[in-house]
Amino acid sequence: MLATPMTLLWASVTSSVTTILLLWPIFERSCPDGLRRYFYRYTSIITGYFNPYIDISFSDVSEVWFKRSDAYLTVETYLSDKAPKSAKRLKAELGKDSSKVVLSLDVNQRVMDEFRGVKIWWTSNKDVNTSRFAGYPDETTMSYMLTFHKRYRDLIIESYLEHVMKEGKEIGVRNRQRKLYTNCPNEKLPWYMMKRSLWSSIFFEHPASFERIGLDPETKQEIVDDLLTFSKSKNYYEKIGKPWKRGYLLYGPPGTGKSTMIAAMANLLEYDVYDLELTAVKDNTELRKLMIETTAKSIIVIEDIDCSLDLTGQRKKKTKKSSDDDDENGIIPKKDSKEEEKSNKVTLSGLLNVIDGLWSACGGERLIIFTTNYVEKLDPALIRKGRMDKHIELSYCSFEAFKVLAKNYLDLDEKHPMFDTIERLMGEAKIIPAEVAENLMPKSSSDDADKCLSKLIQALEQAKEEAAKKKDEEEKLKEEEATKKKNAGELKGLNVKEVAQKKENDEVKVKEEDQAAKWKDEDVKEEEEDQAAKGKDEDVKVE
Ligand SMILES: Nc1ncnc2c1ncn2[C@@H]1O[C@H](COP(=O)(O)OP(=O)(O)OP(=O)(O)O)[C@@H](O)[C@H]1O
Ligand SMILES: [Mg+2]
Repeated sequence: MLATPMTLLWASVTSSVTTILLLWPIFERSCPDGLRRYFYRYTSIITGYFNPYIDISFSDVSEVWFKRSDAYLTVETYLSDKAPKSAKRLKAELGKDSSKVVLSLDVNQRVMDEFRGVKIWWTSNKDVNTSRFAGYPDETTMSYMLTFHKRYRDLIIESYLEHVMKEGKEIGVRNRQRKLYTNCPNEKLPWYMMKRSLWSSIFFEHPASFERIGLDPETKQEIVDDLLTFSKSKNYYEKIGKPWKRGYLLYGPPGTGKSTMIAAMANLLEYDVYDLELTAVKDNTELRKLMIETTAKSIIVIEDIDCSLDLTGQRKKKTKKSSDDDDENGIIPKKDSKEEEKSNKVTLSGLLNVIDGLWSACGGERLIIFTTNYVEKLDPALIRKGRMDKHIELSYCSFEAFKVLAKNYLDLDEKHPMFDTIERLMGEAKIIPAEVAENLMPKSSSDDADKCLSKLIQALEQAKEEAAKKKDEEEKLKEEEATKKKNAGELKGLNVKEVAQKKENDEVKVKEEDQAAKWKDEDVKEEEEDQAAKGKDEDVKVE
């Protein structure tokens, strides 16, 4: 049989490949390092010339020690959504901020993705670099390799990469376990932690929800609508040129559900909570740093804002003189310079700046919430619309709010016979939701709905009595004050001479009264003595 040119070509290719495979280990071992590097470089250039595919590598090595690169982690999160659907070998880990098992691509595995009809491949690689120092372990780096046809270079670089980063971050936020952060004073941290985050955190696991909050249904619905509209308004805020943030002021007496509502808000929107303790913040600069470190999709809370700082004073930092002036006006207590230095340096203007100034724009999608028991104490600049966009008053328990709590605490769906009495009493007495909740909560297995409602009725009656007593006392006090004022007014109406005359008259009157009393005493005494003498004479006569 005659050999065709095709078979001849095939035979020569096979023999060349076999020869290369046989000689390769000898080349690897005997070739000097420099020459080998040259060889690799030029062969990759030559093969790259013919290879129509482009690779982009995402290594886990970052600029910061012990920290994996953000791009690598974002790709990993993005692939954790794709890989389980098609990869043959997966790696299971417990997510860093999550209680869920996260699946990712195992080493040397490949997964295909599609973007606008274009196919893209992701491969997971592990590279071991021999350590340059004897005795040190080899360095292992992980990377994801993105491969695509060079025809789609522009599409991948301009659009696909942005899509991966955006979606990866969104998946990360969705899968994360939400956290409750609090700021700790930096100087109290040990030296090796000084440069780390100013916030410390724990997992946020508050069970509050809007369904369980005792509040009038309309008010509740209004707040929920407001929050949901805000969370979907990214484009709208961009259009009107405002940072994507909203301020809420929650005010009302203690125990009316302000803190509970913040937890319900965080759960509704799936946001993290940053509980900012203003008294622990050193100065305005630290406040700004704290704000920069907060992430999007979060609620920044300052509880009891009226107690946190002296925010009722003027915005400017006070000089000695002006502070004296303020002291005279009773606005700010006077401090000596040392004390002033030690004291908190966060000023009202610093706070206004982070809420509403240029610094407020960092992050986006954030709620800033203030709570207070005394709204009237706050500087109007602090709570004006635009800073605190929505003011919510949480007040004493209404009957509608009570019904929500009764359903929540006692599973009372329908009207109970005792509800009428409770409704009447709630119209006559003020009671905070916290107290209602406390009375409705069964304390032992024998506490049924009737018993709990009776306790509540008792509490309401007591509150009513106390309110009546207080009212009486207040009226009495008012009357006394009115009499005092009247007397003072009478005195004021007279001129100096008349006042002197009145005083003299009063004194004369007092003297006359004293004299009259004295005379009366003397008359009585005389009468008694006469009587005694008369008695004695009669005795003598009888004898
Ligand atoms: N409106 C409400 N609905 C349901 N539970 C409530 C409500 N108000 C208060 N509570 C209950 O009372 C307790 C205290 O409420 P919360 O801490 O939210 O009050 P607050 O207004 O923040 O008080 P403070 O002003 O003292 O901080 C909570 O445990 C909560 O269960
Ligand atoms: Mg509170």
